[in-house]
Amino acid sequence: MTVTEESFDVVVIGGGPVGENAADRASRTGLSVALVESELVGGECSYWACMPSKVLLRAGAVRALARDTPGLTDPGAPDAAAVFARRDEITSHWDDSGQVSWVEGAGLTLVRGHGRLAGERLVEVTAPKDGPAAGFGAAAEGDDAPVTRLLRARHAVIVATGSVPVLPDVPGLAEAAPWSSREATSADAVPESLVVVGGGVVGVEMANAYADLGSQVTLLARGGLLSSAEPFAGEMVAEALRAAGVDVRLGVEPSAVERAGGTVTVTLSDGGTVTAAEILVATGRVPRTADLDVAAVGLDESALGRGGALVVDESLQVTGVPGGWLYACGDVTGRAPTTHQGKYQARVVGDVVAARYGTQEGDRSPTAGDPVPGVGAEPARWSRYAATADQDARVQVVFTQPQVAWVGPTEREARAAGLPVEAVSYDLSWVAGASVESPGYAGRAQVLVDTQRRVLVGATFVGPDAGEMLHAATIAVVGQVPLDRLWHAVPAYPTVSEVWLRFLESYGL
Ligand SMILES: Cc1cc2nc3c(=O)[nH]c(=O)nc-3n(C[C@H](O)[C@H](O)[C@H](O)COP(=O)(O)OP(=O)(O)OC[C@H]3O[C@@H](n4cnc5c(N)ncnc54)[C@H](O)[C@@H]3O)c2cc1C
Ligand SMILES: NC(=O)c1ccc[n+]([C@@H]2O[C@H](COP(=O)([O-])OP(=O)(O)OC[C@H]3O[C@@H](n4cnc5c(N)ncnc54)[C@H](O)[C@@H]3O)[C@@H](O)[C@H]2O)c1
Repeated sequence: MTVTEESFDVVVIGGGPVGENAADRASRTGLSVALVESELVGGECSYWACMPSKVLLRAGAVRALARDTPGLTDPGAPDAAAVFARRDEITSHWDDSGQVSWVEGAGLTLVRGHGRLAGERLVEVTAPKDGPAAGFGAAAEGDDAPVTRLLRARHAVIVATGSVPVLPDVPGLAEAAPWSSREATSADAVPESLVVVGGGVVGVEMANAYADLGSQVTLLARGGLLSSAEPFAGEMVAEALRAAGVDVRLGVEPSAVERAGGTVTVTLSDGGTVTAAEILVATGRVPRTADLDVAAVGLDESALGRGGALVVDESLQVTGVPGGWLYACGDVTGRAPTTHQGKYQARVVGDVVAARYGTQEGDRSPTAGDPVPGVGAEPARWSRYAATADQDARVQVVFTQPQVAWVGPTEREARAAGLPVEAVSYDLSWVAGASVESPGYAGRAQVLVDTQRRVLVGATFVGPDAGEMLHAATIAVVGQVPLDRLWHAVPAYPTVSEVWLRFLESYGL
């Protein structure tokens, strides 16, 4: 085994969307940054998650739009081969050279291989002797001698290793070799029938996509659908999936699974059975820390958060590590596991590191003068060095038909946090713009008003393209815009955004 040692100002472990952004921001004030990636630069999101899943949903969404528009005829079921071909383009055929060019263009040093924490400010990277991580599996099996590169960070190490899917402990499930989201997003054929386990975001999106593509889908949820959203959102998605032919079964979970020949049989907790050609397990993800050797920096299991998350403060500094040199962002923190929130964290942590240790001017924004918090000190809320929106204004869009989009807490979460909220709900089909879009338009929206401060703290939109309506609400929540000022934000006629006026009128303005 060959061992080499190099020094950088900053080492980032994990080259997904979050690690790339953290590395880029950290380098802005002249710091040298190494970015360690064991698989594909761009991470889960680019190749097996956000991007391919959205492409698999797109043709069905456009078909639904055509069917709902008088004057157009149903274009028919999507051509699955063409949809998969577009998916292959958007994933660059699982080739990361485009993203590698971006990394190099940004002045970062890409280090291929698996990174582990090896001590204070020290990262050990194991990689095949030649070539990229794609050959790493072969090397681990002994085809090639691994090379160990020791990367010494002069200032900081940022962990952005993402998350891995969870396989529930159900008899026969592992032996049945189920699909995870990776297989679901990279498949080349549509199974005749598919049973989806899990009523969360992956479950509903993939049930929708495969039903659109012609599979007979059964969706099993142990509670309702989309339990992290407002209850009416999950109910509307369940209704729409059923209308699209999906067999949605709520309040059940698998108790045994068996694959025999070309058929998977799932025995359910209510005693029933479901058979299908394929099974997709979408029962959540946990932070990827199991193969990071956190014990080497003094973090035992009790120091980790839910599912093994790296626990961070609001500046994304890992708590419990003396010296304040270890940071984390993205799914590995378990705070808000979406790409956009992870990239927001990346901007915060990158700016913290750049400001603490950099030497050059790299920031001309109006908030550049915010005081940099001392190591271990909590930053001021809403300063550029605090990921405040993770707590107060987290956003998510689920790309089903209808889409579900929300910012901030649900009503239940807000009340549990002691906020004095009143929910104002409105049927989107009553807005003039909705009737222009389609006579059968179905949608609902709700805002949460903090009745003491008279500002919005949350909002949920369910309907066609609801995701595109979300950002106005996010700005109102983050900006804590008083209702009396919001009254002057005039929505154009006839857009669906007129619901903003209806919210305020319904509240009594
Ligand atoms: C099916 C699906 C659809 C999704 N759709 C959306 C969506 O539409 N919108 C959205 O916002 N979010 C979506 N998400 C969530 C989103 O994919 C994640 O939140 C996002 O990828 C997190 O980014 P990350 O950089 O933290 O982790 P990842 O994208 O997982 O990247 C981590 C990277 O680190 C590398 N790595 C891990 N350990 C090591 C190590 N020890 N050494 C070196 N490299 C390592 C991995 O190879 C990987 O490249 C979806 C998720 C799934 C599963
Ligand atoms: N559009 C998006 O933003 C998007 C799309 C897909 C995924 N994601 C992210 O990816 C992550 C993973 O998504 P996910 O859907 O796998 O997780 P999730 O946490 O959203 O949902 C998991 C579901 O599985 C159920 N479940 C858990 N254990 C179970 C068991 N043993 N038996 C039966 N059901 C069980 C849960 O009740 C829940 O409904 C999420 O954090 C999500 O935010 C985001």
